[in-house]
Amino acid sequence: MNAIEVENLVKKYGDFKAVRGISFEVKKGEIFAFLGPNGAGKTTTVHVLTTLLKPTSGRAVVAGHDVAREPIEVRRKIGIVFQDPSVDRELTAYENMLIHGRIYGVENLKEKIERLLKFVELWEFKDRPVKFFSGGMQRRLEIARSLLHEPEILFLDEPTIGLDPQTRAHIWDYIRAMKEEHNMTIFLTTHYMDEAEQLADRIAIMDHGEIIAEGTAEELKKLVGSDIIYLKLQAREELKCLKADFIRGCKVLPDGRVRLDVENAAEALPRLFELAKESGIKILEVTYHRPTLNDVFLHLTGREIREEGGEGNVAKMIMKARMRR
Ligand SMILES: Nc1ncnc2c1ncn2[C@@H]1O[C@H](COP(=O)(O)OP(=O)(O)OP(=O)(O)O)[C@@H](O)[C@H]1O
Repeated sequence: MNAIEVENLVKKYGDFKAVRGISFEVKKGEIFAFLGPNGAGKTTTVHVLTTLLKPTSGRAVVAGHDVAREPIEVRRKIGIVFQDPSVDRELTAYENMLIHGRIYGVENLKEKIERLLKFVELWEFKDRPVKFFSGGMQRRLEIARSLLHEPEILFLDEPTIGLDPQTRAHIWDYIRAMKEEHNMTIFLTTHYMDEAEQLADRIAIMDHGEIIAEGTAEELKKLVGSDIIYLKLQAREELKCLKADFIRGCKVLPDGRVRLDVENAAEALPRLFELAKESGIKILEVTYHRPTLNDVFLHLTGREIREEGGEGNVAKMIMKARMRR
């Protein structure tokens, strides 16, 4: 059963097509990530799916309702954590939760607030004004708030942008727990490859308003081709290519190492050690490289996600935070 179905979705700003006819499906209970550099069209897509923007053409059905024709029904069934903080900084964490819960008409509100603030480990800070919270605490509060009305689908736009590695890992734990404990469908956008890889069951790579590849991290990496194993052998005379059915390619490098192309390095390594033993070859050092999602993006576009993401995005976040003060 699908939680989200998108067909030929187009979103234009004036004459500019930010989303150029994308189609995809997200299954119920799945974590689905949109991975792509700044400006790829990820936020625009999230805004259309969460009914904040109207599609120019195409169709999007979210939690069983058409976003253009039944926006109110869609809104009832989804939760959103925006890229830009949207909590009230002058109010306490508890007050922010209370107001949101009342707007949505949440039943057993106080009980739910306590459970959720405990879930994101903010219960002890519930009476502190949000302006004294760190970026990570604010993001955790936003997550707790987005869960108050028990949404079927949660949209997270760059959930860990600008946060330190420890806080990011913490937020990843909450996201995994939401999926595992509540079978929640989670749609997240990110320009961090590790985030997509660590969290998502399936990933759509987006660039210039189009989905250029889609699949599990493993499936996407297979688009690049082989894993690579580098061997340093003991004797110079052993510097020749090894032959076996699991070795797709072999090259002796100028620095004296042997480079092997294999389908799966983890499976090939034990067989390689056996082969070396049988042939009386002594291996001094082994390193291997598995394609990363960055290699996939590079393979598909000739560019790196990092070039336009990473630091730039953090800088953008800091600028926005300063402007709000
Ligand atoms: N309101 C707007 N008016 C005109 N152009 C816009 C508007 N919002 C976004 N764009 C443009 O649409 C394109 C897609 O932007 P979008 O924010 O969806 O990308 P993104 O992948 O989410 O990147 P980011 O992470 O930086 O938000 C960009 O070229 C952006 O400049």
